[in-house]
Amino acid sequence: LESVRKPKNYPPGPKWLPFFGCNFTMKKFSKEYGSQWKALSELRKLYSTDVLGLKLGKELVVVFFGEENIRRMFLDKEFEGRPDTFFARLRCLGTRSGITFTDGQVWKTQRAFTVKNLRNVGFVKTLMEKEIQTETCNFIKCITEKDGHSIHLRNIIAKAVLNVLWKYVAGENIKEEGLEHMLDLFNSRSKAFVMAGGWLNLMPWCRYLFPDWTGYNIIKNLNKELSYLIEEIIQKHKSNLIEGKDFIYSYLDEIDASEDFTEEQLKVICMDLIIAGSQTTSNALLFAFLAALKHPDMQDKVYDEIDRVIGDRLPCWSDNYSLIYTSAFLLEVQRYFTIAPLVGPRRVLFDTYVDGYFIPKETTVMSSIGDLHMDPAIWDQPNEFNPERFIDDTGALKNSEHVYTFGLGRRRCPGDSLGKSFLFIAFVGVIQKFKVVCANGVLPSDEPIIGLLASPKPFQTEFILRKKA
Ligand code: HEM
Repeated sequence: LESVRKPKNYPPGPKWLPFFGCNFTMKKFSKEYGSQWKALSELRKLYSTDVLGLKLGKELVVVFFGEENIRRMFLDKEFEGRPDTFFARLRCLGTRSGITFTDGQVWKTQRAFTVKNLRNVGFVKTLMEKEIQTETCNFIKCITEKDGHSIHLRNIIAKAVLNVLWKYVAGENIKEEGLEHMLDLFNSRSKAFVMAGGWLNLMPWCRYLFPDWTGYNIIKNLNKELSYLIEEIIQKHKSNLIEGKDFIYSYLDEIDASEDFTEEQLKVICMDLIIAGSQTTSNALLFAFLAALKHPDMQDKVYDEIDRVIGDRLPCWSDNYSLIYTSAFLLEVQRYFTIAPLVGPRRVLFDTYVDGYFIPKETTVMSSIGDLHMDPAIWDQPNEFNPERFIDDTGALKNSEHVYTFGLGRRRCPGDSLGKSFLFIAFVGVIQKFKVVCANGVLPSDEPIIGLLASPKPFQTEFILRKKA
């Protein structure tokens, strides 16, 4: 009986069943509405609340909606933790280490060191811009070689992003062999999982009976392949076989200097950066090309601006200050196709209240950025794709503070500068040279596939050279 009794003044939500909590309701709604995020949105409407209270298995889970509540999750100290679940440990090679799934002193120390040292090796400086420009040129070469034939962009973009990330972390380009397979694993992982960890968190033992259905095999395989690549590159660093400075060298130096730094931590941080940075960034760029395809008039406007302001030279990040329409277009891409519609999970560090509802210590909290980006209280006609909403009467950018692509506060995305510059430089670089049109005249759908992240349904594109040499 105790397991179905809600704490006093707990946020409204579906009834709880013994042992399962609301898992069956979530399953039913997710099936009906196509994703966990959409299911939560519907439940929010059903219970007319901006704070939705659930129990998934044994775990208390609360979902925040609305800008005020979501800002509280980002900014208030009590929401700074991360849950310690079976799912999280599985992702971190059986440990509680790294940045994404830790909290407290470990998280603070590892995050601060990582951010500082990535910066020291050129991350967020002009060097990073150079890497992105190089990958953009490779991408353009790849398109040119196709000579007008249609292209599946997904793997080309994903490879370019992984190359930049791997360069910072490991000092070299990622190995070609096995890359396609790794990208497939990333995709299956995103489709198979939901933020709260699904059945694996509820009944970890069911991985023995249903290793495929629970998604256990996907995570295990991805971990195996990624950690093999990472172990191999760490060994190469230890034998001084990699030239130049990079993150792994800085970390290995620190292992000698302080006991808070271990090789196991290093491995998980590398995984954190690759897993959190690759699909997010490549999906954002894919959505940008999808939007350009679907709105040829806007694409022409972007091209005219690029042609007028920077002409034929290679774009750089600071061009975003002068390419106002292009920046507004890319902001609208981030609003309309929210890459991470559900942000979190966070662990509540002490009892607290939100909107007058009681949220006990150890509750898991998530925030629905996807709904916030479609909130009619903030956005006029949110279901329309319209870059102009980000431009004021004087021609300057406005409203970008209501776009929460990278979160906010102390757990804000540490890769935001790479994500933003990659999206901007690669998109501008390609549109500067090619008109993006849909292959076979079939316009792809802009309804995303939603798993852990949102990604576009597979689509093919043709690139037509704008100016002949
Ligand atoms: C368009 C691309 C990206 C998007 C949309 C994105 C989104 C986010 C968001 C919303 C968070 C905050 C999670 C929270 O508040 O609980 C986050 C955290 C994180 N991101 Fe990104 N990200 C992107 C690119 C990257 C890149 C390129 C990297 C790596 C270089 C990266 C590494 C991380 C890490 C390690 C965290 C965890 C931070 C922590 O828990 O302290 N992300 N990301």
